[in-house]
Order: sequence, then C-alpha cells, then structure tokens
Amino acid sequence: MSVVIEFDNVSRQFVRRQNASTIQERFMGLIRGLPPAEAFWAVRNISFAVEAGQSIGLVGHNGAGKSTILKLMTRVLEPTSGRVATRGRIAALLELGSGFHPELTGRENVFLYGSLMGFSRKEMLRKMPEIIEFSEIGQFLDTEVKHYSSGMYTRLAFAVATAVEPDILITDEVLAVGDEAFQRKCIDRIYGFRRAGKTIVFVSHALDVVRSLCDVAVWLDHGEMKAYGSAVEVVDAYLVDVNERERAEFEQRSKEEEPDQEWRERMRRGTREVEIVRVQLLDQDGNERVTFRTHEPLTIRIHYVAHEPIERPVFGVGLHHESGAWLTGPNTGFDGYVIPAIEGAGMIDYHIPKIPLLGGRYFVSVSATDHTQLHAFDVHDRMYPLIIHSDGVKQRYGMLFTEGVWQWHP
Ligand SMILES: Nc1ncnc2c1ncn2[C@@H]1O[C@H](COP(=O)(O)OP(=O)(O)OP(=O)(O)O)[C@@H](O)[C@H]1O
Repeated sequence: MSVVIEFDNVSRQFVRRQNASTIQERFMGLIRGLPPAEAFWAVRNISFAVEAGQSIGLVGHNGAGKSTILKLMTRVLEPTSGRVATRGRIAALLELGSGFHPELTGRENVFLYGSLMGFSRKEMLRKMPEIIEFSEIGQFLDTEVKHYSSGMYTRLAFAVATAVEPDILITDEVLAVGDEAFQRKCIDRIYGFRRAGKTIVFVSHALDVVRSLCDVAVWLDHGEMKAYGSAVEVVDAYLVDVNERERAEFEQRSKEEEPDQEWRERMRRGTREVEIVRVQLLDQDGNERVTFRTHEPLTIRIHYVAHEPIERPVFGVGLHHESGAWLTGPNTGFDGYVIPAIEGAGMIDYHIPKIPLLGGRYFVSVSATDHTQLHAFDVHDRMYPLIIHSDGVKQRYGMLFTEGVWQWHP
C-alpha cells in the first residue's frame, strides 16, 4: 500500500491578538508593557500517515486543531515546522466561504473549480447534468453564489467536489449543513467513494459516522495528538473523555444552581398526606449520581414522610425520555409488593439491576398514591434528570437496549 498523506512532526503556530477593545485599554496595555499579541500552537508535533484507500477521521473538541490539519493537508496553510506530503488529486470541502468565488454564478464556479482540478470545459460540461441533479440547485445555477443560502452553497460544493473524481476527498462538517435528506445523500456518496477505494479524510462531530466510515482516527486535544489508531477505539476513548467532562460539568452546575422552587411546584401534584421529601439516584456503591452507563445498576431511593397513618400505600417510579416519551412506570401495586402501613419518615428503593437505556437524557418521576392508585398523595413529574452514556455498547439507535439474540435459518 502506498502512503498518500503524510504528516511528519508537523506544528503550526498562530498569533492571537490581545482583546483590547477601547483606546484606553490599548494605551494601558502599552504603558504596562503587555504584549500586543501572543503566539500559540494551533497544532503541535503531529505525525501520521494515511494509505491509499484508507478513511481517516479527525475528532476533538472545538478549537482542537482539526480544521488547521485539513488546511495544512490542502496547502491553504504551510506548517511552521515539520513536513506535510500528499499524493494524488485532492478535492476538499472546507468550511463555507472557501472554494467558490462569490461574484461568479454557480455554473461559472463549476467550470472554474473543474479547471483548477485539471478538467477541460468540455469535460465539465459532460459532468454538469450530474452536478445539477445531485445539488438540486435547479434554476439557481445561473445566480451568483453570493446570493445562495448556506444549504445551497454546500449542496453545489459537495456535488462538484465529488464529481471531479478526486483520489482524496476531504470533508469538514458538511453534514452539519442542509436538510436530513441531503445529508443522507452526502453520506451515501461518501460511502460510495469508500467502496471505490478512494482515500477519505473526514472531520465531524457525528461520531457514529466517524466510527462506521473511518478505518483510523486521530483525536486532537488542544492541538496535540491524544490518540491515533483504529477509528472504533479512538472514538470510544474520545467519547469516554467527552462524557466525563460533561458529567463533571453537569454535576458542578447542579450543585451551583439553586433549585427553582416555582418550577418544582408546577411539576408536583397531590394532597401531601404522604410527602416525598427527597429522591436519590444511587450507584452500586451507594453514591448519588446523575450520570450512569447503559447496563449499570441503578437504585431510585424515595424518602418520604407520612403525616398520618396510611394503609397499603403505593409507591411508583417513571422513566421518561427528554423528548417526552414515557418509557416505563412500575409501581409497588402492579408488582404485588404490599406495604402494610406507613407513618412518619421512611424510604423505599426501586432497584434496577441493569439500566436498559441507551445514551441520552432522561427524567425520573416518583409517586406516592393510595392503594387504588386513584388518589395522589405526592407525584413528582419528571423532576429528576438522568443522563445515560453508552460507551462501548454496540447498539446505538433509539432509547432501549434489547437483549435479543439473532438466529439465522438459511
Ligand atoms: N488564522 C488563524 N489565526 C489565529 N488563530 C487561528 C487561526 N485559525 C485557527 N486559529 C486558532 O487555532 C486553534 C485551532 O483551530 P481549528 O479551527 O483548527 O480547530 P477545530 O478543531 O477545527 O475547531 P472546530 O471544531 O470548532 O471547527 C483555535 O484556537 C483557533 O482559534
């Protein structure tokens, strides 16, 4: 196999201007001797090699350096140090605004792009019907592209870039623009390229696509290469990191934010002879958490106070997806778990040995009712957030993890 893209210890420096917005600030900066600009490394010591026919994904947080790597690949930028080598015809779909000339019409831009890629006008004329069909640009083909919407622009750019038969296709977040049907079309075409043995460089926050489309991936973190290897492993490692950061952020925020009393009262109903005073989501070690993983054990603990003796109360829990779908609503009544009578403070646990939910945001409800389940003492409707992560879980569509078994009968 021949190497078609090679980064050899590549670094690129930029200069970040200080944000002195007023003349006074700038003046103060001068007399205090502050530097007017600060150099920083957008990417640093990056080395990897892509072989012909391989697909490589670049993942990382915003500002990690992904676009800089693509610009180095396409020679829009030169490295400050190190060496970038590429072999073959490259078609790049970089961010909006690059590529097309705003004053030219769509048709003129198609010819211009073609000639830059080494195609004659006649050859581009032959490709034109397919470009028009794929881009769905219709009558706007003869309009200047500065009047295009971002969706139209991307559709035409994608159609042209993929029509010129590149050896290497580089795409940067194209899937974020345009409607779902068009995104599907783009993905299908990218998969077609892959089947045709072309090399693909793919930057996206759509990690599922990176995982299934790419052979290898690079994880960039503040300009440095944190991991490089099989796409599945790199994406999973990156996801664990993203999830961990998200969880820490969420838990910090929950601690800082005063619960909105008004909102709580709106989500609550019942006559309060039995009052639910606290609800905890506990992990297997008894720690209170908001974030759990698919298949982890979860205990929902309801602390209550019965202000008078209540016979045969029924306690229940509900799980809801953030979209509003009510996924399940077990209670002690349905399960035949009889609590003879309560009075004063106590607690009841609902234990789920393996959470059957896939990654997403969910809400927990809890309830205390009388034995007929018609009279509500205290119902907390979707008051408790539950975040599920599915790192390492193979199923990823929908909300539920099904423990089904496949059997083939040829
Ligand atoms: N021309 C430039 N001048 C100065 N700084 C720049 C320039 N281009 C990029 N940067 C900075 O370099 C860093 C890396 O940016 P880059 O666009 O490569 O990140 P990214 O991973 O593509 O981010 P995103 O996912 O948000 O597109 C950022 O801090 C960015 O602000």
